[in-house]
Amino acid sequence: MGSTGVLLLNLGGPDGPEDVRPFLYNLFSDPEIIRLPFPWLQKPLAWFISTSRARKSQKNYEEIGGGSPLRRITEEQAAALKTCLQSRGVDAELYVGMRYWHPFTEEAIAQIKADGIGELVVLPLYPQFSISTSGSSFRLLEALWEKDAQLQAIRYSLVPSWYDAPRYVESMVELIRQELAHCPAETTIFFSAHGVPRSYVTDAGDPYQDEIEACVALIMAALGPDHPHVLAYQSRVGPVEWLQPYTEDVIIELGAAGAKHLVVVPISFISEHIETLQEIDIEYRELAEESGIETFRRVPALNTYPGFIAALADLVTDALAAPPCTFSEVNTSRKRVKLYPQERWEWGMTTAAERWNGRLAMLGFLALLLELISGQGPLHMLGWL
Ligand SMILES: C=CC1=C(C)c2cc3[nH]c(cc4nc(cc5[nH]c(cc1n2)c(C)c5CCC(=O)O)C(CCC(=O)O)=C4C)c(C)c3C=C
Ligand SMILES: [Fe+2]
Repeated sequence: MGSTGVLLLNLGGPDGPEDVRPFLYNLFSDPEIIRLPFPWLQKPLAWFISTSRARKSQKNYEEIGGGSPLRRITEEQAAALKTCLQSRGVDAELYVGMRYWHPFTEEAIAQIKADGIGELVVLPLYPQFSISTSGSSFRLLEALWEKDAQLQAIRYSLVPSWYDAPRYVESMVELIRQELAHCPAETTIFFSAHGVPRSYVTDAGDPYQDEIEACVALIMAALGPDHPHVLAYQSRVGPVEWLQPYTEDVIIELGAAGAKHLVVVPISFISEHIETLQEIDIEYRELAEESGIETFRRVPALNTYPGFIAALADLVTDALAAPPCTFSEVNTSRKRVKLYPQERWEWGMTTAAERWNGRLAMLGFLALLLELISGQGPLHMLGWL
């Protein structure tokens, strides 16, 4: 057997303003992010949305220095985890594989092959599983594995989710307590999770909402029952319904009900990035002030918090000691989860139906183009633009 590797998976983010549009294009090209019945439409729609959203996104990134800190923080986490594993007698190479920007997962896999890794732990940096995050990265890896004999020879193990890992929960509790120490006794703990479209949970069986709720319950059980707390979902994109309640609505409602002090806990992120630094710290803070909230504090993301790095090290050592968790096992244990929605539509289709798919896609694409040029149309009305 060759040496041991740990592959950390994350979403990735633009390094500078010029990366924003291509980053968004990669993100919206992913069928696990926008689920369309017609695969033909995916790339034209990704082009259209990334082009029309780029300016607004660039402006948001400008407010946090022009780019995402996600790569730097993830690389710092990798270095800290390597040291922590070494201190436990585990000598492992660390790799970072981003889904939509550099260093891409494909680049990490090429390095893993070049280094002759024989045993690999695949650890997504998302505590809770979602089709749109860990699921999407697993899907990409599975496709790489299917066509590569060298990868198939690696003894790999996936860590699907770890929202209940004891040292992760403990670390969250410690950071929340540190923040509460600066607040009045009647402060509300406001858990803000990244949202997903509601249909992911109701139709596609995404366990994300259950895992978020279980995670919040574990943290609150450790913190004690005395603190009022709420859970809401942020970062909605597009016209469809997402998981409710929405963070912005709950801030307004709490303000109207007379709440004065909030501590926001970003619950689905373990690193600082645009949705903590810009959306919570700038947009939601402004909204809170307008809603009459006097104290608005945020619990920092875990980043390289030592207890959190120890939690990641526990996950790696546990995965190395246990029987491997493979792609097929993740799919079996989550068999209600529809990771490949588009293949459902392709499967068993006749040639005529395929031809109609193509024609409709072309029509849709032309309509999008027309709307982009004219500045008018249904997407403007729905608020996509
Ligand atoms: C449009 C659908 C999206 C879904 C579904 C989604 C799920 C999801 N995302 C994260 C974590 C991150 N998202 C990030 C950026 C980002 N995400 C979307 C859209 C969806 N996310 C967009 C359009 C963007 C770009 C930023 C913007 O324009 O608003 C990032 C990277 C942030 C950075 O610093 O660059 C992370 C991380 C989770 C956890 C999640 C579902 C559980
Ligand atoms: Fe996102």
